[in-house]
Formats: sequence, C-alpha cells, structure tokens
Amino acid sequence: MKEKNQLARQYRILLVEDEPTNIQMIAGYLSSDYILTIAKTRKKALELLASSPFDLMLLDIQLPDGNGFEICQHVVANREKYGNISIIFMTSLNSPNDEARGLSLGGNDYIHKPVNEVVLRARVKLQIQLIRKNELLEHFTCFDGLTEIPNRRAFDEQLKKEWHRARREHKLLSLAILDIDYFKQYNDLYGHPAGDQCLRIMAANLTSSFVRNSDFIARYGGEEFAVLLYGTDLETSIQLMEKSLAAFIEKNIEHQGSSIRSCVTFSAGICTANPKADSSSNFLNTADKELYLAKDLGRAQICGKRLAPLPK
Ligand SMILES: Nc1nc2c(ncn2[C@@H]2O[C@H](COP(=O)(O)OP(=O)(O)OP(=O)(O)O)[C@@H](O)[C@H]2O)c(=O)[nH]1
Repeated sequence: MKEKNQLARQYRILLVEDEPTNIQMIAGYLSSDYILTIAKTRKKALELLASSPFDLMLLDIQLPDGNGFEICQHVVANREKYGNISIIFMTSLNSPNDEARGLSLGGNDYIHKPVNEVVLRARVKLQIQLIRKNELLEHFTCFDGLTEIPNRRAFDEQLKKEWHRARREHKLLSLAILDIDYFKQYNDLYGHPAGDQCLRIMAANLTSSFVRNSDFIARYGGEEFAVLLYGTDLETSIQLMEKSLAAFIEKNIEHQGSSIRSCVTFSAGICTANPKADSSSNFLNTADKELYLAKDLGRAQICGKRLAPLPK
C-alpha cells in the first residue's frame, strides 16, 4: 500500500542496453523526466532489479550474456522478488513473430530500433500513466477519504499480514480498538462538519502518538479506530495509548454533551496475543470486549488483556 506522499513521485526506469551510442541517445531522451539507471548485461540487470524498486524496464533483447526474452520470462515468473515492473522491449528484432513472442511472454510493449524519440517518449509516458493510475486506485481503495489514514479494508489486510509475520518471527502482536466517547451527542450538538473535524484530529493525534515504522493506524468504522503494534507487549501498548489519550485530551475539543468531561475523549480496548498460540478472531473479539469494558467503567480510559504469552 502506498503512502499519500508517494502519490506525487518520480518514476524509475531501468535501461537494459549494451550499445554505448544507444545508451547515450536514450538517456538524452528520458533522463530529464525519469530517474534512469543503466544495466549493460543480464547479470547486472537482475542484480539491480532484485535490490532496488523500478517502475519500468526498457529491455534490449540481444545482450552479451543473455537474452531479453529470457529476462522478461524470469522477471514475470518471480514477481515476488522483482516487483510489478512494466517491461518494454526495445530491439532490432523487428519481425511480427518476435514482437508477438515478447508480448506473449509478459512484455507490456515492443519498440523497434532504431528508436524514434517521439515514439519512445510516448510509449514510456503511456506505461507510466498506467502505473500512476493503478497507484491512485490502490490509494483510494485503501485510504479513508475523511481522515487520510488507512481504512478498514487496509486494516484487514495488514492484520492478516502481521499475524502471519508474528507467527513466523515468534513475536507478540497488540491491537487497540478505540472509540470516541459520546460522539453521537457531539454530532448532535456541534453538527456533522464539526464531527468530521473531530475525527480528523483523532486520526492526526494517533499518527503522532504511534511513530514506529511497524505501527499501523486505521479508521476501523464510523468513529472507531484501530492501532496494530507489532512486537509490542501489553504494558507498553497501554502506556503508549495512555499517552495518546492524554495528548488528545490536551487538545481540549469542547464537548458540552459529554457526561464525564467538558472535552472530547476516547476509550480503548487492547489485546496482546502470541499469534503462534491463538486465533486472530479471538484477538479481535478480545480487543472489542476490552473496549466495552472501558466504556462500562466510565469511558476516557484504556482496558487491556493478554492472551497466551510467548514461550520462555
Ligand atoms: N461526523 C461524523 N460522524 C460519524 C461518522 N461516522 C460515524 N459517525 C457518528 O458516530 C456516532 C456514534 O454513535 P454511538 O455509536 O451511539 O456512540 P457514542 O455516542 O460515541 O457513545 P459511546 O461510544 O457509548 O460513548 C453516530 O452518531 C454516527 O453518526 C462520520 O464519518 N462523521
């Protein structure tokens, strides 16, 4: 899933070409618009592809140590290693059969040499536009439009991923489910736009409270949020959430409809599990139950429960 600030980014092209004059010419056509990296051999191309992310590969077919068709086939068969890179063949093998072969192996396009600047720029631009549209689509399906944090769908995916990762790596996983207190009254009293603004502040507060790369914050439902904390025990999770609640209360968002304070607060339920010894549905249900307990105990507080511990 892409972060918001990755939506406006520079695109990276790997040029696989051994002929110096072609390299110079193509670099002249493309390097002002894209980040261009050059590989003169099959070996170098595969090394670069495995070690850094590229969006597009411009692939010559006749290379000193290999063949572009075979590189394309290998990359397409090993997407988990090489990523979802687009491939444009760029070759002097100009027969329809060669072109058909390149496209049927998974190439996205096929450009004939000698390369024409206008044709090359247009074909590259088309592939990059497709990549960009896919990124935007992914962004809009995974991010909540109001708060600009990941949505429920993204959370479900992340939970699945982190649950399996924690099983593999023998780590704890903590989940907090949060709910704004008396939010119906807040909407009724201050209006829906003010309610929306309150949700945005809540999301921003969580984003500044949980700053580790592995921390994952999502809008879980209407006025509910979820935080996944990888490799974090219950005590630490509760401490972090208490700090986050204190920071939120400090924002002092007036709430005359709250029976417990004159500002907006939230309640949270936390569950910590050892995914090797538990089920993710029990994990979710327990966090939910803890949230209801926090509500029952008076709101503006955090309750938590540990499921199976890590083995000693
Ligand atoms: N402004 C706004 N309100 C929302 C949104 N999504 C859900 N809500 C409101 O959130 C409120 C949730 O109300 P309840 O589930 O009764 O919970 P509550 O009033 O917070 O009560 P407690 O959780 O028991 O403290 C409802 O009034 C929903 O309309 C949203 O996107 N924007």
